[in-house]
Amino acid sequence: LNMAVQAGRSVVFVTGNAKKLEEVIQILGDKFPYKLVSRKIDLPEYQGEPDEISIQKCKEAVKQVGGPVIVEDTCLCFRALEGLPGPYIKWFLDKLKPEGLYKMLAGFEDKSAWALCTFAFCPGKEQPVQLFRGITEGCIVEPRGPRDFGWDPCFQPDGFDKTYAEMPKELKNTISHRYRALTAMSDHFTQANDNSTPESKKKKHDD
Ligand SMILES: O=P(O)(O)OP(=O)(O)OP(=O)(O)OC[C@H]1O[C@@H](n2cnc3c(O)ncnc32)[C@H](O)[C@@H]1O
Ligand SMILES: [Mg+2]
Repeated sequence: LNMAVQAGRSVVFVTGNAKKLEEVIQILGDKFPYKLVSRKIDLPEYQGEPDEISIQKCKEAVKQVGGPVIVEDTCLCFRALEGLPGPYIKWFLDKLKPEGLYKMLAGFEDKSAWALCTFAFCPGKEQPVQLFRGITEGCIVEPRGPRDFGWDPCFQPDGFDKTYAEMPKELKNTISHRYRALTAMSDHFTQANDNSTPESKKKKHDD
């Protein structure tokens, strides 16, 4: 797999979501060892468990792009609802807006939730898909803050008194589900291509 993405080569990040792309670029900066090229394609919204959805999405992207690709899928999971809406959050948000997401939990004491981000990488057709996940725990609150990105106004990460929407971007981008998943992916590719690998470099960077 390390050979699949050689230094100087580019990987296509396929997404139809401009806000997602913006964050990925802000978070990665020059940390990622490969040139990231974006391609706006609206991939199908698959059903199932998050891992399976990400794998299917990535395989479809490979088919359309014909080379190394990265895709990302984001879930917002309510604990009181056993993890739903999860991968279906896009449709729930679309119809209910952040207010409605908050109201969905009116009958439950437990307002806790987690945001799950899964990046999927595949070097080419018939090649295995590799997943990198990031989770941020929090709770669903009455919407506060700007409305420019999805469910940000109703998600308040644990340890903060601000919703994702109320936070400066730079703060969200150091604690978010997306940041964590990207760190895992970036660490993987950085280490995989470091030939001088002393053991110390291989230690896990869990936070
Ligand atoms: O083309 P893709 O990459 O699939 O983009 P998408 O907008 O369809 O995104 P998803 O399928 O992953 O669905 C996730 C939904 O959650 C929203 N979303 C994703 N990341 C978010 C974040 O960090 N904060 C708020 N909303 C987010 C996003 O706008 C979608 O409505
Ligand atoms: Mg999508």
